Amino acid sequence: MSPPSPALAVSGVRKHYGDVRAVDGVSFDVAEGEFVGILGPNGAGKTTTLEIAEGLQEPDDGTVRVFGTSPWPRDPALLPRIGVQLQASSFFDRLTAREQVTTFAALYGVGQARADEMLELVGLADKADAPEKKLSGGQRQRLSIACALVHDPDLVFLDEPTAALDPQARRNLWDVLREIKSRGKTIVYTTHYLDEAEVLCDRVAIMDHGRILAMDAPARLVRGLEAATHVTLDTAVLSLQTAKSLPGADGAETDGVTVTITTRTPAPLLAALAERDAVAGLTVRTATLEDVFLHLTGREYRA
Ligand SMILES: Nc1ncnc2c1ncn2[C@@H]1O[C@H](COP(=O)(O)OP(=O)(O)OP(=O)(O)O)[C@@H](O)[C@H]1O
Repeated sequence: MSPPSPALAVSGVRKHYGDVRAVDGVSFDVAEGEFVGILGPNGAGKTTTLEIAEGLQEPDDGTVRVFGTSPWPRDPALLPRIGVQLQASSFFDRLTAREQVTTFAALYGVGQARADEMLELVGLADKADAPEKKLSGGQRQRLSIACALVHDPDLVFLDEPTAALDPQARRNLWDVLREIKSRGKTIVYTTHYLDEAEVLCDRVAIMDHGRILAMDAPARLVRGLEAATHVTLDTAVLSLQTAKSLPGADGAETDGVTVTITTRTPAPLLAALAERDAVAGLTVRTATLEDVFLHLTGREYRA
């Protein structure tokens, strides 16, 4: 049996702006139901890639297929199947939150009940009658997601939906994104936040200078580094001397308050610590996507 065709297939896409190679030969597939993040620093080419996939821009080279169809030139048959939230959302003037979503719903021939359901989904039911201008940044982001979802698209594109939000608003949006995924939608989103993508995405594409440097499940990318794990304990629980002698310990150092043990084989080390009843207050730090970025580019990650 042949594998199901992907929701999105991007192949050899390039886009130049004058001398700037914004997208420089990008290829990836997104399966139906997958949540994929495109990550990278400012100017990496994330938005341009997304806009080409959405059919908002024509690539200089390469092909895109959304559910098997080219999104460029605009295909009216495809539009109901995709939802797009742009980085800079624009709303209709002077409308309340509910009126904004209702207007988008009407454009797609969708009823009021669905518009209200979307406000509920993004946690804005209690702000339904507030003018859009009076919403906070996070609430406005959620409103634009409600508008992008109102016609029940199968594939949702979100460009930095969590940018410029405070930590609590970001967490609230994570719940919204998880809910969208649990409804079986395919999500492709861009973000600067590697930690966020690590917890939300099935797979991430790490972009830099217009190219995808790696694409895989976050855990697999991190595991591929074979980076050391750092186990930290209070010096009152364990001395530096003892720490160095434990099975699995590759090395240890202390700052006077804590002892940090470096290990590439955490299992025997953790077992030895448990045997000594030395696990109280223990913290374990493994590699993250930031370490993957450093490994791929030779640079520290700066969003
Ligand atoms: N319309 C445009 N005209 C000229 N250059 C552009 C245009 N849009 C983007 N660029 C340039 O193309 C490169 C990629 O930009 P793009 O917006 O795709 O990156 P990004 O990863 O989305 O960045 P950010 O995270 O800051 O949004 C950058 O160097 C940018 O300055």
